[in-house]
Amino acid sequence: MQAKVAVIMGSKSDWPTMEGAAEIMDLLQVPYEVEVVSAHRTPDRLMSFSAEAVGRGFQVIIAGAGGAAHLPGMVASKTRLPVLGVPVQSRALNGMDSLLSIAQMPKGVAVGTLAIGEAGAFNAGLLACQILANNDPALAERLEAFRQQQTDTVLANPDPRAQA
Ligand SMILES: Nc1c(C(=O)O)ncn1[C@@H]1O[C@H](COP(=O)(O)O)[C@@H](O)[C@H]1O
Repeated sequence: MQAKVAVIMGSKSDWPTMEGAAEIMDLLQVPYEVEVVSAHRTPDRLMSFSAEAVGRGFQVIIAGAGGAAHLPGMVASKTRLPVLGVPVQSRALNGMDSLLSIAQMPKGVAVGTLAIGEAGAFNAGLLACQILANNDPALAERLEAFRQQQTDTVLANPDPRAQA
């Protein structure tokens, strides 16, 4: 099936964080591709990836990076596709560096910044599904079901001391 979402990241070492985006897209049956692309280490690849993204049929790009996290902003500078940025938790500064690098974009080039780490990656995947669901009624139904199940699970287990 044609991949609608590209999940890119600055390094292989980001995958344990970024696989959360894949997890929710697998659950909601949204096809995606995964690739390491780095503004710093593979700048030419970054440029060709960004320039070709629309032509490859992607509708959303999820970009995860840590530290001096220039990847999401640089991709956004070269494509009109929505870019969801995931700040990967860095060892030195716990991801505050990643967060600020991704969030503080100049006016006129947008990156939607998610939370630091695994929750951010999962929510980037979820948000990509929500964007695509606007034009995909079957996906919209699966999303509603996911949300309902999440709500039901919390309501069915109100005692914080009990095992889920
Ligand atoms: N922030 C970036 C970019 C970029 O923004 O282009 N490329 C790699 N990196 C980040 O460097 C960190 C350490 O990478 P290594 O573990 O490979 O040394 C990773 O979190 C990666 O996202």
